[in-house]
Amino acid sequence: MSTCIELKQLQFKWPGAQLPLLSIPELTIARGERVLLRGASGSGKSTLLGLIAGIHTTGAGQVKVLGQDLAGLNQHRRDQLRANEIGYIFQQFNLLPYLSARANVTLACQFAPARRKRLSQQSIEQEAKQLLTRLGLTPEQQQQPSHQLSVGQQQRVAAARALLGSPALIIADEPTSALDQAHRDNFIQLLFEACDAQNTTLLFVTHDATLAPLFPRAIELSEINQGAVADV
Ligand SMILES: Nc1ncnc2c1ncn2[C@@H]1O[C@H](COP(=O)(O)OP(=O)(O)OP(=O)(O)O)[C@@H](O)[C@H]1O
Repeated sequence: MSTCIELKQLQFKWPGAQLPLLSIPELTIARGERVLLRGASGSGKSTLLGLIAGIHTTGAGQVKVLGQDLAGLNQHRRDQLRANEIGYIFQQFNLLPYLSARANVTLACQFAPARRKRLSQQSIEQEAKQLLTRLGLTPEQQQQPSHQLSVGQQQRVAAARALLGSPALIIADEPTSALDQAHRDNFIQLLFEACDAQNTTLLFVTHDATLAPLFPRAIELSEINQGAVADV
């Protein structure tokens, strides 16, 4: 089975900090896996995601994504890899409020030529429509400015934006923190189905331990990280 993420002897320290926040001897995630990464607030989950997404760079050690060692790529190449191969679902969704739901989704492929190319013969607009429909948004909701949608609907728009153009990896940073349990479980099921349809790897980060049973693999950050203990 090929590898999606491979960390080896990773060390990361924020400027000015005394100790490394992250010190991870090893972590491997295969392509197509659905992994929950759990950790307390402040334990370094978002920082780790930023390292995997090539937003931050490591002090030492290796971060390989889809076989590419990020340390060997300049910032432009890392940005390209992220745009083409990683769909990111943010905690606050980061939608543009006055754009329609569908326009928010299609924007994802604007700066990602490989994602655009992977779309079938249909237009980007058609693909966005299908994805949003699969995620449960009506055609009317798809045309509404995103700020007029409920939190649960906005979250589905953010998921569709991450999924459009079949990136190899979806990184989801606490995307369910604003939802009740029924909506949360339903959203995770929809996300699984969408990832399965595209053979996309899912790395889902949360502080909520009750989500672990929903995932085939759950990792506790404190068990793989020998860095500084969270200040909570
Ligand atoms: N840009 C930054 N500069 C300096 N320190 C930072 C920066 N971003 C985060 N940190 C510090 O790194 C530590 C971990 O933060 P991080 O956001 O990675 O944790 P987290 O596990 O994602 O937390 P939460 O669950 O609350 O979102 C915190 O102590 C935080 O203050």
